[in-house]
Amino acid sequence: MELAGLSCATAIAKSSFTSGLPTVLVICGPGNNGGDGLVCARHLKLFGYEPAIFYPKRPNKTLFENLTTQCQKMDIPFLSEFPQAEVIDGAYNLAIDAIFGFSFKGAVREPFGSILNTLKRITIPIASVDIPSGWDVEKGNPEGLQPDMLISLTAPKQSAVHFSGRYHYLGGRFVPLALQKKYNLSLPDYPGTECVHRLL
Ligand SMILES: NC(=O)C1=CN([C@@H]2O[C@H](COP(=O)(O)OP(=O)(O)OC[C@H]3O[C@@H](n4cnc5c(N)ncnc54)[C@H](O)[C@@H]3O)[C@@H](O)[C@H]2O)[C@@H](O)CC1
Ligand SMILES: [K+]
Repeated sequence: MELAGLSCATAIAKSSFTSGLPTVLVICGPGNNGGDGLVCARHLKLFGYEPAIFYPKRPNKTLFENLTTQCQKMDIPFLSEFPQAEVIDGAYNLAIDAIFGFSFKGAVREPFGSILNTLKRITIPIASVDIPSGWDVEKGNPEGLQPDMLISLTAPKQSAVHFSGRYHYLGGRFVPLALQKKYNLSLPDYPGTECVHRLL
């Protein structure tokens, strides 16, 4: 998760969305996708950005509690309410969607339905971690969020063929060769010591 979140922060820093514009809003969901978002926020802060986090459903697990504490100790603010679309547009330069990843299924439950509806109305760019939240892992979701950036983790999921944004990065340079062979993964070479590979 640490490497996944670092990959997301690195890819975002390489995009043009944050050049000279340091404020980002990170929205974290209740599972590991949200954990990636917490790690990403921490690395963005270390890179010199000004992240703020909205984390409405926090699992009662040590890993997530520790990731939250790390962010708090780095003075990353946690918002108590999700702002209106206009407020997000005025206050931030990029929204990071770390709400749901590959375990999302069924009809979206609150508070995430309202959050996704607000995210559909904002005009600042959106970067989605692993899968645009609310998408079916294979089929996508034509009515759902259409982010400007996607950071696929480990390997792009089948739904990534429906991604129509500007940047697509692969992150998570941590897959052992044995695992690549077992699942017949054809992963591109990461350049040098980079933790991300730009696909689009
Ligand atoms: N190999 C791996 O397993 C890796 C996983 N990683 C991250 O982990 C993610 C998958 O994490 P998880 O399996 O924890 O799942 P997710 O983070 O995708 O979401 C699961 C959470 O969402 C909730 N949820 C599911 N459907 C919902 C709905 N319709 N309405 C409201 N809530 C809903 C579940 O109750 C659960 O709390 C990946 O997408 C990726 O971001 C990465 O950290 C890299 C490696
Ligand atoms: K996501």
